[in-house]
Amino acid sequence: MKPAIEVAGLSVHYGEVRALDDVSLRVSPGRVTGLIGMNGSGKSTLFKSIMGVIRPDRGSVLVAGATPAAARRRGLVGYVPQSEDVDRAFPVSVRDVAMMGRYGRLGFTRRARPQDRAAVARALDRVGLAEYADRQIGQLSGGQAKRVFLARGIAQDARILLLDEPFAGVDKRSEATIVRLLRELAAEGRTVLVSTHDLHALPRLADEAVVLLRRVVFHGTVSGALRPETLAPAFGVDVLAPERAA
Ligand SMILES: Nc1ncnc2c1ncn2[C@@H]1O[C@H](COP(=O)(O)OP(=O)(O)OP(=O)(O)O)[C@@H](O)[C@H]1O
Repeated sequence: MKPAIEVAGLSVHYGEVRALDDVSLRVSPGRVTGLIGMNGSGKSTLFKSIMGVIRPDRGSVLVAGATPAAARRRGLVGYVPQSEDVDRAFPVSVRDVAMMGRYGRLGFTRRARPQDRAAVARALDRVGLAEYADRQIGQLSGGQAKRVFLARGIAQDARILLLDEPFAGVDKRSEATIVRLLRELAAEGRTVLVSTHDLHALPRLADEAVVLLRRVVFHGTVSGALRPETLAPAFGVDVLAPERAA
């Protein structure tokens, strides 16, 4: 099957810090792929490269066969950020945030049509937040806020969903809701790439796993990713110091 995301020889530096070094990766549709790696291993940088918001030093990224910027313009990729990346003081309702997923389909007036309202209502229902639609997002818990951003991706009807740490600060019930939903979205044929520190959730969540440490150190089965000989070098203390670019 043609990969939904194709990364080839990707290297990204921030000044002196080498965040990604010669990363090559093919992510398949219809599956949940878990992306694991310690803090600073380059997971967010990989997402930003797939979203086309940072420019690589070397290498290429294709998203549904298009450049990341073109795929984003066409609404093919939905991004669910870490909630720390989101200004929750911004005065918008839960419904407004989910409606942002429809912006690519609205004209410049951004006037929602009945089908947009219906898509937003369905998305909020799927994440279990229908009754919170009129709440300001600042009044939600961290776990609920995550689910609102997931609803935005679902309302967008994106073929490819990238989720950055969806379980951080989330209780077991929200985690179970998110896992079930991601599995449903993959079963619908979507591509779901999820970064997580939660290694315990991985077997329930993912069909396959990628272990990142500036480069791909493993890509295969979840059980293979969780083997001590895979995890030790990727999470070991001796690799905590940020590597300096050559
Ligand atoms: N804007 C930036 N400027 C300078 N260095 C950066 C910037 N963003 C990330 N880095 C560095 O690049 C490396 C990779 O960071 P990245 O955020 O991609 O890692 P991560 O795997 O997502 O980490 P975490 O698990 O903590 O979210 C780290 O060493 C980080 O300090």
